[in-house]
Amino acid sequence: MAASFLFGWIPFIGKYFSEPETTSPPEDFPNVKVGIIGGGIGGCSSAYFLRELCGDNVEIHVFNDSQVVGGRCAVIEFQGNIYESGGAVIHTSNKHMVEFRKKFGLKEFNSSKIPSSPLAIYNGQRFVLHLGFSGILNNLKLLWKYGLSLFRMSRSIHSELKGFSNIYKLQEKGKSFKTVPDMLRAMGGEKFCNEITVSADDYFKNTLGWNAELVDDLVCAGMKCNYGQTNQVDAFTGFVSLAGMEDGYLWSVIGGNRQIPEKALEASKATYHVSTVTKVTKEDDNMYMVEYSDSTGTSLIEFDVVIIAHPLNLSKIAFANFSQTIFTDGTKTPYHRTVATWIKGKPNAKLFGYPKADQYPRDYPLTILTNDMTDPPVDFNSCSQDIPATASEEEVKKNYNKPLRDLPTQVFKVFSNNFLSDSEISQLFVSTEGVVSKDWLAYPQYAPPEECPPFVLDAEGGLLYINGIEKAASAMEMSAIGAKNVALLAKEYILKKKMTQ
Ligand SMILES: CC(C)=CCC/C(C)=C/CC/C(C)=C/CSC[C@H](N)C(=O)O
Repeated sequence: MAASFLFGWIPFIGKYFSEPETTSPPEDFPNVKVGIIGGGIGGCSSAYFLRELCGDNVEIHVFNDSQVVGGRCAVIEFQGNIYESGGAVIHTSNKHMVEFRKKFGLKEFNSSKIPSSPLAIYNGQRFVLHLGFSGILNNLKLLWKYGLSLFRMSRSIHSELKGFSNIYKLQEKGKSFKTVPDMLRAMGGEKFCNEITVSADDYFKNTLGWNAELVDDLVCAGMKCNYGQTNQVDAFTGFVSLAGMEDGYLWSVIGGNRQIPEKALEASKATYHVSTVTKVTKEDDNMYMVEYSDSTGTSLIEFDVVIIAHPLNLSKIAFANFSQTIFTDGTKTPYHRTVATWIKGKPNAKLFGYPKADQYPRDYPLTILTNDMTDPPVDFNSCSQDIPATASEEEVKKNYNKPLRDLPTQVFKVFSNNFLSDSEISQLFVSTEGVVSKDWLAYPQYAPPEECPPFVLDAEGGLLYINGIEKAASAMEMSAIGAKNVALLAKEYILKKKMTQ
């Protein structure tokens, strides 16, 4: 009896742990319930991966405080069009996002098919870099200004992306990680781990020896546009922000990136609750009781595993009866406020040193980025022509990729760290036909050395957390990687738990 109890598990263990991971789930997977708190890209993709890894015996519930799925993958309606209002771009190296798009039959907007259009970096007084329509001239200008450091930067980003791609092989083999540093170490060794402990400014200039001007202008401008912050973010986030410059191109989903979380949720066949989770209680039998409230009142559901897919320091979930304090993040890692403002109007060229406010030379920048400005007349991170999320490459080439002076009044997206006042808007634009804003707590406020909350929050292992990964770097793909990791952890935990029952 004892022998069969002890050794009877061997085929079972072998079946689940020694074979390489496949996408087809085991038919005899235990009947369990998993609750996912959060309906953004992390929550929806974890529901998708759970279904893929564990099969139909798992009952999945997703709790989201909005009817609208997608969280920070969102669009805004403005002047009869929709525009990406949250996570706007994805890199071709982002395997999960690329596979989602393909599996769900969504169309890609390939930004590399669009010829370059004028771009400038403004330092609060003048343009420190101004590129035009000609790709060849732009490259010569960049080379003249920043020298061979451009190649050094390109090599570093390439090697970083190569290391990063290791995560996909590991996840395919079923490898999971309990902490973010363990995951980073498996991707790129101690080097990746160290990158979350130092600022991008220090790392790029002093460790990698990049030209200081390149880091202060180009790298900083990209960072302000992508993360609303300067080069004081951690070096790993610095690399993620620069990924678009190497090995492929940036893309988005025609019709809006939010279709990815929507379709992932649909494919997961999860039950969707428009509700707010207020409490997670640990029960004596290692189950988790989730208390949530919606328009009908307060309800309870008991789960085998709970996945938190929402930044803990932005939620008010109470954790009761756990044997240890749950990492709730408190105010230690605040999220960075980013305000996106769409303005249909005519930019004020005078603000940028041109003689006439509404007369634009042929190479007037359709994208104005800023670096670490001192005493700027208007405090903004970027101001760029925005294109409806529904547009195809052909439409963009035909209707948008032209000198500003030859275009009808355009829609611009301005990123800033606070709401723009009327006076700031009228400094940036000589005339406006409409304004709308979206206020986000968009990504962590980075202040390395970063301490990333763990993927496993409790001692038993059934309370899992995705968003800790954002402290290393925040991007849609980072959430999808975190989501696959917690789905793998959940699968292991469920199988281990059922084995010991
Ligand atoms: C380590 C490196 C070089 C890259 C990792 C791959 C990766 C996660 C690339 C993402 C690149 C990207 C689309 C950056 C845009 S910034 C993120 C943005 N703020 C967002 O909201 O998604």
